[in-house]
Amino acid sequence: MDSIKVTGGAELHGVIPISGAKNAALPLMIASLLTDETLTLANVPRLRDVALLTQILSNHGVDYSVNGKRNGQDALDGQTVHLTAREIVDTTAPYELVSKMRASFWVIGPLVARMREARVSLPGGCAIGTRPVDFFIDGLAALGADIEIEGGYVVVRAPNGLTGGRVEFPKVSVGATHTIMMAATLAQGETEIVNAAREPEVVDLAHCLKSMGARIEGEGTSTIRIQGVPRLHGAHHAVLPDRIETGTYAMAVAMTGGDVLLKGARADLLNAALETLRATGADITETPEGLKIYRNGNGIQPVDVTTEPFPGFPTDLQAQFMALMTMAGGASRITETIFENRFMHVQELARLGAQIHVDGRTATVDGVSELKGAPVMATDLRASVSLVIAGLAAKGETTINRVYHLDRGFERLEDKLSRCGARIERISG
Ligand SMILES: CC(=O)N[C@H]1[C@@H](OP(=O)(O)OP(=O)(O)OC[C@H]2O[C@@H](n3ccc(=O)[nH]c3=O)[C@H](O)[C@@H]2O)O[C@H](CO)[C@@H](O)[C@@H]1O
Ligand SMILES: C=C(OP(=O)(O)O)C(=O)O
Repeated sequence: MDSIKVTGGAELHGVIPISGAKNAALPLMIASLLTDETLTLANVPRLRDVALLTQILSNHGVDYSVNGKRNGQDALDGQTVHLTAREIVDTTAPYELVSKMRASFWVIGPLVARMREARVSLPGGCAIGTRPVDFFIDGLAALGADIEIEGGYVVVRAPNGLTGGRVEFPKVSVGATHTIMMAATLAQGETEIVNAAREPEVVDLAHCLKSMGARIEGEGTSTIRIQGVPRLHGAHHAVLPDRIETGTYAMAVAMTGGDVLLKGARADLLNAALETLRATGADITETPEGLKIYRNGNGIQPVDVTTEPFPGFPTDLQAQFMALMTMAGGASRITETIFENRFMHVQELARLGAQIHVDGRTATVDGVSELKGAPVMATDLRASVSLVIAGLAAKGETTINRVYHLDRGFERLEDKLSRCGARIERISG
């Protein structure tokens, strides 16, 4: 199992290219199941989750090919992939594959919409809470599907096709919004999704579906309306930049000090996080090439944060922000409202000398003047990278074990950081 060794203390200076968003690429790839024509996606990141989803889609009969590397392309440039689901050969998504990644459950929407049946294993994914699938089940039932749970599988049938309906989510869910929106594109009649997720990745998916011929209105607001169409066609779509990767590297620079251009990053995708970072003392400027992050020698100011659905502060940046706050000049309170078990990084940050006290869904972080390197364990994707951020500022050596979590969602992290002066290396084994 690979680990990552970080020797702390170096400032970050240079350019970090921002990859396509994992959380947009995954539903976009799944959308290929909705048509028998080719969906071409540009700016797809090279990630373990993308590779795993490719395997799952192949199992359903999707042909997958990647453009070769062209002259002048950098190893960090996104890849262009072509997905063709000419014929769906299998409507089962098996436990062995779906249990490794939550987003793979979302195939249930397109499969039932196009094939009128699907059998999908209950999902896995990052262990950050119970993560039930009741909104998906209720949503598909509102579109006329019959649903049963059999042997750990959700079995959904709509022998006469799905019909449009009203779906109101009790709580904002990104995955359920993606799934019902995709399913509704091929349903008969109109679907209204109320309390829909407003995340940029939902908007990106809606844009792609529209270029495939879907009729969707209201994406980016809490009410999305979809008029079903009999069929969708192929399209070309570029995945939007990863706002979580952007925020992560911005926090790394705020932690170490330095001056970095996050190339291709878009401020409008993470305004709340950028405002919070500014309040900690980081300078952030928008340029035509991306976002510039700068922190001078002044200390890190403590700032309180509460995670919220978009446009609020994202839960996927909570762990990274906590790492930054461990070295703030005072106490900050971080409240997690999306997932009930997303503080597993706390005990690992404590190994580096962080002072954090958790009470229910709020962590109080008392900033310290120095962290000290230690061996630590990555417990989930964003927790892993919070340990890298802390390690970059800690005195001495930090070894992060179980980095396969990190490889799910960060493309060539050690290359991107070492190009900017970080002393970081992967140890294979
Ligand atoms: C691949 C991907 O895009 N993952 C993101 C997606 O996950 P994901 O789509 O799984 O997260 P959701 O937005 O669905 O989860 C939000 C909340 O709703 C609850 N819930 C969800 C569905 C359901 O049927 N019942 C239910 O109770 C969840 O347990 C959680 O408490 O959005 C999360 C919230 O921004 C992010 O942290 C994840 O990185
Ligand atoms: C929690 C995440 O991913 P997933 O929903 O796939 O577990 C994440 O991207 O931070």
